[in-house]
Amino acid sequence: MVFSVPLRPFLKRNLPTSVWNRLTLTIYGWEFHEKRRPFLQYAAPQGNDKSFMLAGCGRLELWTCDPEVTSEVLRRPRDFQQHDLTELFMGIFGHNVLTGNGESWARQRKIAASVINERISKTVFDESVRQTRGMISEIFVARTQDRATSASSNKMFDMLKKVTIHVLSGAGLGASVPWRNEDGEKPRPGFKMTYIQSAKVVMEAVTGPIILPSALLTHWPSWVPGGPKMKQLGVAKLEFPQHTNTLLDEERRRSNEKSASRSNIMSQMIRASEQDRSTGKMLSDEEMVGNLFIFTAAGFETTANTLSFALMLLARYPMWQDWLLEEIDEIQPEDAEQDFDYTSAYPKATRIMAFMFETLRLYTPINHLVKQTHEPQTIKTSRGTICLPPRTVVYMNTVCLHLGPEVWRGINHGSDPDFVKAASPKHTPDELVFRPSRWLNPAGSQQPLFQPPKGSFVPWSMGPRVCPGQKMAQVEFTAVILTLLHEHRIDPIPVGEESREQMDERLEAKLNDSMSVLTLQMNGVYDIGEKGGVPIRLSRRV
Ligand code: HEM
Repeated sequence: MVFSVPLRPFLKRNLPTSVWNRLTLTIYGWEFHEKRRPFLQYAAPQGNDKSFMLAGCGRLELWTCDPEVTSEVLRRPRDFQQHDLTELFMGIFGHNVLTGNGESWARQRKIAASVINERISKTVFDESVRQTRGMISEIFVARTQDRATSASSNKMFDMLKKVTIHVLSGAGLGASVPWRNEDGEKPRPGFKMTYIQSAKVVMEAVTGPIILPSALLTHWPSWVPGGPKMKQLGVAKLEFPQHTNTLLDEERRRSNEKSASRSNIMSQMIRASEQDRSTGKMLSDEEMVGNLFIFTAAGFETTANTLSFALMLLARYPMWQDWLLEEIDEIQPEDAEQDFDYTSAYPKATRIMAFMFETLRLYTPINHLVKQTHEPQTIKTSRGTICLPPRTVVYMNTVCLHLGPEVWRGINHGSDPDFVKAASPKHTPDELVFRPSRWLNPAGSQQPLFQPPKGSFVPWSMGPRVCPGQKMAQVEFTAVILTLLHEHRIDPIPVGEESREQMDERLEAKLNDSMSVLTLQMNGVYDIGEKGGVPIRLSRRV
């Protein structure tokens, strides 16, 4: 599973197409590359272009992009449980709501779901504005030559990751970090890394070497390629839970002292868990650390990569940026010197929400939702009944669910801005086109935003196990985009004599050159050196 992913380009180049077309289905993350091709090629001739079974050397797999099957499976978490691998990778620091099933999950979910409330949303919004302002000032300070009007950086994608981890730290653990201070901040006595440093290293390794024992990682030979990184991971794996425990002790002390009530995920979790003490359903210490880890792990790459795709899309589609700017100029805070305010700005940001949904539709971070059966199960749909034996793995392909022409083609054209007709590629089916206005219902509708049929838009999953961080991600996305575009435009920088058309082709290729690791991410935009990557210009709007 791990080694086949980097081998993908080599295998694709060297295998006969007919062999590759089938083999690719066994390589992790095929969904984004193949889109609907396997369903049309293998499933449609058998009378159902939405589901097929894959029988290999391992367990039987049902692959589906049928909204009816998806909503039925996700409605029944007791029949379709978390995959064993979820526990292996995500339970590394303790049992938690993502890895749990049955009663254990229900008990943890009750607490986890209650912690992301309106008070947290306000904290998330304010923290996101603060961190994005820090990011903008770093870009402008770094480039002095034309600092009054514009500045550019090829590190904006890394900076968005930094925004996300800082927001998770501030709003999640109450450990607010100033934007610039991180590099100068010293680890606490007895630690080699700060909380943020250890969190970042752990989160970036969460799908791979994190499962190796810390002792092995810290003694990894330095001369082996990647050795220093493995050693660093070993330290981070040891220190991350220790940091979390220290922060937890501090938060508990503060809540015992009954000082000013704080609104972060950790404080709310302690409070919610304490309320369940009398019923014996409170979280154990191990579960508390496990859940704090999972809130960071589940919220980090998903949100950061969504913001990165959004940034690239803003650079690629200047006219959609203008469309967003029209709304942002209307949301302006009353006093131009003031920051945006959550209560008044967030509900008005309908176009930003449409932009986020369209980004998630085409570049959904989690390319499949996976569940497994323990008992025989049947799924009844209007297409017929699917019978599954025990130990079948069900993969719900979110990439294809988000491209179903019967749901997505041609909706809400009435809300399109004028440029859409002129700019739309003639031969591309509408469901493949980036068109945020498809989400805007006609003026006067009961719901301003399009409500897709059940099971057809599931970036956050759905049903009882729907992502509890959905609102938090929406609030953060809105705050970051509002702050970025309030006073600035975003533009790509041409390479050499590149025309706008050539530049668009380059950006389009970058968007398509994405790979599903834990979540979908663009290759070659993070951790690049001083040159390379995709430099982006921020220009002050006049
Ligand atoms: C754009 C951002 C996000 C996306 C696309 C996303 C997506 C998802 C998806 C698809 C699941 C279901 C996984 C499964 O069933 O295996 C999930 C679960 C979860 N997410 Fe998110 N997520 C996002 C942000 C967040 C944030 C910000 C947090 C918290 C700070 C968070 C916390 C969780 C937790 C705790 C679960 C487990 C819920 C359970 O199993 O009951 N997520 N997320």
